[in-house]
Amino acid sequence: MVFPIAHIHYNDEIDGNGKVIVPEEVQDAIRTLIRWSGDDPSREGLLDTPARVGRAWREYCAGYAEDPSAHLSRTFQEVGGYHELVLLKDIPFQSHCEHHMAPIIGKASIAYMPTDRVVGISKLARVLHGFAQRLQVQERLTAEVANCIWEHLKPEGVAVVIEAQHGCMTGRGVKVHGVGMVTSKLIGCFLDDQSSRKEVMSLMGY
Ligand SMILES: Nc1nc2c(ncn2[C@@H]2O[C@H](COP(=O)(O)OP(=O)(O)OP(=O)(O)O)[C@@H](O)[C@H]2O)c(=O)[nH]1
Ligand SMILES: [Zn+2]
Repeated sequence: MVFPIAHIHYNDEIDGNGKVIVPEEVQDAIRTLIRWSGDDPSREGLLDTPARVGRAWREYCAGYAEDPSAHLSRTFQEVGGYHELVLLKDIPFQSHCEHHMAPIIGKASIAYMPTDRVVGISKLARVLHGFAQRLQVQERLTAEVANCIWEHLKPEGVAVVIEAQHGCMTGRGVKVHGVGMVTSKLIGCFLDDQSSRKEVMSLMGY
């Protein structure tokens, strides 16, 4: 099921201003985190922060409220005799790592080799965002996007390459900047056929 406003979960209550009501226990947890970080959650500037953070996490994790495969249910048969690969290149996305809940910021290239049906091109980005807006590791995100397209579009092949930077490696821990992690998942003709693989990788810029 896909909800009209992506960051509003099915069961969320909405206040008079159209904002998601953040449950007290969630706000309490954020107050505890503020205290643990060394600040005072009762000071003026932080009073509304627990509710804001709660709503922000509803948005960051909006993917849990949707089934990304639903974006692939509407397909088109008539494509003017075009039977070559379709590539959506360098789609920006944001996710959060499941280890530190730190931002993962990157771009994804998604390609498929249609059989007789194609999908509206924006839907590939919607599938990506549906899986990205969850707590993730980059490897699983890459595989989930590719497998979803493979299972629901039934193309001859799917290729997904993701390049991203991990906030848990820049803002903390090892603190290395400008390092990109690259992951790829190739299925069908892009895995089996060397010339298809070469073509898609070169169109993606790899
Ligand atoms: N493979 C993979 N690792 C990730 C991803 N996001 C974060 N990590 C890594 O997950 C690991 C968690 O390692 P731990 O040793 O449990 O955590 P930590 O002590 O905070 O590790 P450091 O980041 O090295 O300080 C770290 O090496 C992160 O860099 C991801 O998408 N894929
Ligand atoms: Zn992390």
